Amino acid sequence: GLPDAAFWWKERATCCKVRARRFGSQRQLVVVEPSSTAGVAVLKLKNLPVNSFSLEFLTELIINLEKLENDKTFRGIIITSDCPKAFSAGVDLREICGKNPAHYTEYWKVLQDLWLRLYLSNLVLISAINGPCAAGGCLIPLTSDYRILADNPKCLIGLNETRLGISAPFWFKDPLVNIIGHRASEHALQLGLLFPPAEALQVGIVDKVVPKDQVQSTALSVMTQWLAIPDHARQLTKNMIRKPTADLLVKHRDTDIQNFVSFISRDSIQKSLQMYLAKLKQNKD
Ligand SMILES: CC/C=C\C/C=C\C/C=C\CCC/C=C/C(=O)SCCNC(=O)CCNC(=O)[C@H](O)C(C)(C)COP(=O)(O)OP(=O)(O)OC[C@H]1O[C@@H](n2cnc3c(N)ncnc32)[C@H](O)[C@@H]1OP(=O)(O)O
Repeated sequence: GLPDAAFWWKERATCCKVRARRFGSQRQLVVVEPSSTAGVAVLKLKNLPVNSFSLEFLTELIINLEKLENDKTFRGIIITSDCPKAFSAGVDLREICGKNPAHYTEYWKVLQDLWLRLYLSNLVLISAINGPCAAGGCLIPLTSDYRILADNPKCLIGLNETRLGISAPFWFKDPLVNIIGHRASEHALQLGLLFPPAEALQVGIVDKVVPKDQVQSTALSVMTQWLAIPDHARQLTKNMIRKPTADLLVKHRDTDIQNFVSFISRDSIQKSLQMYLAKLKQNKD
């Protein structure tokens, strides 16, 4: 029969630890701190300058999430950024530009791992989005249980892949559809919309917009409401609601990797990504 997500996760967690040993980095790209509320950890993304998803960062993130998931003292995680410029700029374009198919395969598998780890987490996940959040960066908020965005015009959020000449994979699209609905997703995805805070709230891609200096405290008070519900009841309900969406990725993982690798290896796609990266480097503040 079809292996379930838990089976996949066990196998992939081992790969992650092996990869982490390979990086052997001195830099700490993810910082986990206990919060003032018992049972709640604050996980800070710290891959300067913009928390783009390098393979190393993804690996460290997954290992930290796995540790928290297995530590019975924790019931919830607030995920936020420790980089002043961004919550996350999404996929690190240097990982999907100018590399070989083996690299693209490994990279995509790890991104899928992160999605499954977050989407099927038994913990309450709250995203405290204190900076811009683009494309793959939305993977964290979209798999969280609740999203709080800083009220700042720079804090744009959305799946802008089409603007890079690429398409968001179905497992980015599915949670978006589950959150904001079919028509709004069709619009947002095709146009690659990045929503400023008021519009983000209106379309429902975030649940709350608050001044930047209140993002963390609001996340803690929302967390308290969620933790008032007995874990077992909440977890069963979360799993019931999310399993059909998660099973689609578990079932189609290999095909999705093949599609990604052949798509990203095309010369035309490589050209548009390189142009986008060059444009980013020109448009500096
Ligand atoms: C038919 C289909 C079949 C199959 C489909 C299967 C799969 C689909 C195929 C592909 C799917 C790929 C999915 C990809 C998802 C992504 O996430 S792509 C990345 C999208 N991200 C963005 O568009 C955000 C880009 N960044 C910004 O807009 C800004 O940097 C910022 C708003 C986050 C911050 O702005 P500033 O404060 O002005 O800072 P800078 O712009 O100067 O950035 C600092 C530094 O960082 C570099 N950088 C920024 N983002 C990235 C990135 N994503 N990757 C790599 N590097 C990045 C930027 O160039 C600067 O570098 P330096 O110039 O300082 O060296």
